[in-house]
Amino acid sequence: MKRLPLTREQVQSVDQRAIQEYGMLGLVLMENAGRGAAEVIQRSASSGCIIVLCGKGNNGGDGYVIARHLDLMGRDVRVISVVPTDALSGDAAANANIALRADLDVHVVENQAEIEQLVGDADVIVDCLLGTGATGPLRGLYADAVRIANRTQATRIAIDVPTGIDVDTGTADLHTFNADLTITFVAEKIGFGLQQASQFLGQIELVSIGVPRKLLRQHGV
Ligand SMILES: NC(=O)C1=CN([C@@H]2O[C@H](COP(=O)(O)OP(=O)(O)OC[C@H]3O[C@@H](n4cnc5c(N)ncnc54)[C@H](O)[C@@H]3O)[C@@H](O)[C@H]2O)[C@@H](O)CC1
Ligand SMILES: [K+]
Repeated sequence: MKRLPLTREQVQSVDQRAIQEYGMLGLVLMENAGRGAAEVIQRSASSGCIIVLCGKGNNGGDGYVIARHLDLMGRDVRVISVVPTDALSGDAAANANIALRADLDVHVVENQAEIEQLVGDADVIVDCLLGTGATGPLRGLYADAVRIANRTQATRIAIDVPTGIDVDTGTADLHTFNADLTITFVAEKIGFGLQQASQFLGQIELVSIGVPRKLLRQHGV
């Protein structure tokens, strides 16, 4: 079923209303998002070493869920965080802590050389650096991580939105994750059809985060 695209404000409103009005837990939404994305990754890139690049927000939180589920599927997974894990908060911090306690292969990087070394000859790179909360040009190691990922021969998979794309205007940052596949949650974002965005999205797959159909309908989805 084709769904109408959403703005940043609308997609944030779906998440907030699911939590505040329907009593769903943010952790459950993140689990649904991450597990659904891991299943698509397993189907689309069924072999080889997977790198998950994680940022500070909930898009990064999705990355830790994805890594846990891919590990359960028997995949070789390595997480690279461009921020110290104690800088995370809320649901993202909870999932980072689960990954750390579970001894998943998590590396916090401090410079570009460390990213280059850890990315190595990865077969698949999953972009969980920034999602709908991104603002302004990519800063610091976020830009380095995207640049390094784009130089590899790996299959590149963006989660929710390729890092560097503005979900409302569709404009692309100087460093934008060049995805072969974008796994997006709830509905496509309005910017996907505008400006330069389309050349960075690759194929698009929608994943449900389990919010009720009634709530989706109220947002025209
Ligand atoms: N309950 C929810 O809200 C859910 C959110 N989900 C995920 O959460 C994402 C949205 O999470 P957030 O709102 O935390 O946003 P992001 O994960 O996009 O992160 C925003 C944070 O990144 C940093 N940042 C912003 N712009 C930057 C830039 N240009 N350069 C460097 N750092 C920058 C800031 O610290 C900001 O707080 C969605 O895209 C989706 O992947 C899913 O887990 C489903 C449920
Ligand atoms: K992303």
